[in-house]
This record gives sequence, C-alpha cells and structure tokens, in this order.
Amino acid sequence: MKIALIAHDKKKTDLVQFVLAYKPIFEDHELFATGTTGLRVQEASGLNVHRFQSGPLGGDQEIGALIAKNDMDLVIFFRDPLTAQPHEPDITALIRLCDVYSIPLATNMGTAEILVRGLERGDLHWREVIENEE
Ligand SMILES: O=C(CO)COP(=O)(O)O
Repeated sequence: MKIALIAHDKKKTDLVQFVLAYKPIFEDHELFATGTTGLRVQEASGLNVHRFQSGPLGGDQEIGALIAKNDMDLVIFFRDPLTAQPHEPDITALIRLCDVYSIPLATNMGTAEILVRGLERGDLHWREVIENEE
C-alpha cells in the first residue's frame, strides 16, 4: 500500500513517534511524505520515504495529485488545529480529495492508530481490488 505521511511543525514529533511505534507495519509499505516530515521520519526510523516538496511549497498538492490518480491508498496527516498555515487552501484541497476518492484519512493519532491496525488486519484490501480493476 502507498501511505502518505504529513505533519505540521508542532505535530512532527508525534508523527515520528507514531511511525516508530508502528515501524514493523510501516516497513511493509511504500511511504511518501511532504519534505520536512519525510526527512524527520527518515532520520528517526531509517525507513525509506519518497519526499515531495515541503507543504507550504506545494507538497500537499503533490500528494493530492497522486490521490486524484488513484495512486495513494492511505493518508496520515497530523494537522495542527491551533496554528494558522500560509497554505491553508492546499490543506483543504488535500482533505477534500481524500473525500472525493474515498481515501482513508487520519488527521489525528487516535484515528491513525485505528487505520494502521486495520491496515495490518487487511481491512484495506479493497484498495487492491480497485487498483486491479483499472
Ligand atoms: O505543511 C505541511 C502540510 O500541510 C507539512 O510540510 P512539511 O512536512 O514540509 O513540514
């Protein structure tokens, strides 16, 4: 499965810890991330992460483009709900595309935990069925 990892600055440490906690699951999948988040995850976990631009420079839009091409299976996006972001429209657009294409999206650790455990259990198998139909 292709998994996108994104975190705003005040949530990056949480995301890194989350990835470390579930590293045995994440290492079986293909990881993508916005620039700075990807670097932090790579450095802390040693996992291979395909990095896009930093969020404010278009990284959210690059991940959105993959979603629009049905080329992303799961998005974990630890948003900071208490800090204004200069690229708020890009963030809204990314979340909107997840809804347009029914891509599982976690915007906080509580939901991310359920999604990652579901991923391990095979709950996202339907994504492979859809990909094979194309
Ligand atoms: O701003 C972001 C998502 O909206 C994240 O970007 P970085 O991972 O480059 O900090």
